[in-house]
Amino acid sequence: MPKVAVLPGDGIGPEIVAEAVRVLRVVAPDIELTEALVGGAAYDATGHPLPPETLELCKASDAVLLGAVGGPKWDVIPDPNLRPERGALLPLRKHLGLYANLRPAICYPALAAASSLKPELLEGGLDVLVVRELTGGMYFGLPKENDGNRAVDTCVYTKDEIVRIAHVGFQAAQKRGKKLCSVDKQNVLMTSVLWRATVEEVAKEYPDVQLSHLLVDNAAMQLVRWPKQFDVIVTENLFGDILSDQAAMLTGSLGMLPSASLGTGTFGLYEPCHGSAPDIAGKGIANPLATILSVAMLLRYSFGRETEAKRIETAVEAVLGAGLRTPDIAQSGEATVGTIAMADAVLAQL
Ligand SMILES: NC(=O)c1ccc[n+]([C@@H]2O[C@H](COP(=O)([O-])OP(=O)(O)OC[C@H]3O[C@@H](n4cnc5c(N)ncnc54)[C@H](O)[C@@H]3O)[C@@H](O)[C@H]2O)c1
Ligand SMILES: CC(C)[C@H](C(=O)O)[C@@H](O)C(=O)O
Ligand SMILES: [Mg+2]
Repeated sequence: MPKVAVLPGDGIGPEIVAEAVRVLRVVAPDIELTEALVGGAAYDATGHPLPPETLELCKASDAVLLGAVGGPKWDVIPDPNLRPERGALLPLRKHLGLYANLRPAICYPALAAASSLKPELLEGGLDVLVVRELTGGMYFGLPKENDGNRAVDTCVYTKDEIVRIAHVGFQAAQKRGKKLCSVDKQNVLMTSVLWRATVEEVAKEYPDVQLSHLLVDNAAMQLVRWPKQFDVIVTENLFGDILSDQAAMLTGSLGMLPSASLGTGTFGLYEPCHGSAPDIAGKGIANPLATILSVAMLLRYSFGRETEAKRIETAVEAVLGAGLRTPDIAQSGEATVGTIAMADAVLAQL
């Protein structure tokens, strides 16, 4: 029986995951779901944000569905390595070998008004895929220290790490618009010099893909100026984190952006790109669509179940077309629905 580990986490995590689970149960009732603690919730219950049982459950599953971790309550844990982000999320990604993070920024036509872009920049829709390297760079490089007077983070990339994520970027581009933009900071960073040279080398294997390079500051600007110039963007861990939140606002809301974190096999971790949203947690108004769309990615990438994945995406599009809006995607004066009602509407479509 296919198995998925469900890790709701903190803040709005449990609210949105509960709705995504309802969708998953309807679309793929044969998948066995097992819930476990992660993040601040796990720290409170066990003293560690990633209890060994949770990691074991993930390793024994075919995929993981995660909500979000962290929040002000746990930002003050004295040992930074026991905070939810550093103590749970990053080790999960690293231990599970999930180096390729796919973050599709799609602006559904019905949400054009919610996008931060002028309508003329959205004509014909928007579909940009950010491929973010997820287990290297500044997040993991050592030394990493802070003695109260001087703090150090280290950015490290090996050629192998760049080669494998470059292949993911090129192969994604081959299946889409055949354009890959690699984003770096090669005018300053040595890791970026290696990044650019390596991507150029890998490009020789993909003559059908048009490769371009942008420095990250320019890329951030271009993403807002004229996002349709992009098809697939491949970039390192920290730049990908920032650019994907920025790309989210082109789609209407951070609450719309799903993600898949993949390694070499079919195992994957699926989560919305957003965090635990402490400012709206407990209010029942979080947008569940990023997590529901992450379930579609889970079915597609870990189980090869394209039909079910498409069913979910079509249902989401229909619900948006019918005018349902959580507050984050509503225009002023527009009626809004809460988290559960939005998911109810998706289920009704299904
Ligand atoms: N993958 C993760 O678990 C993850 C990702 C990002 C941030 N975080 C953590 O989450 C905490 C809060 O971080 P933050 O506030 O900087 O970022 P955030 O992504 O949680 O929230 C940013 C803004 O977007 C809004 N938002 C986010 N998701 C939404 C949704 N589904 N529906 C409606 N609005 C939504 C929030 O209300 C907030 O105003 C921090 O502890 C951070 O480390 C975790
Ligand atoms: C919470 C944080 C560690 C995480 C990251 O930076 O990767 C988040 O911002 C994300 O985008 O998944
Ligand atoms: Mg982020």
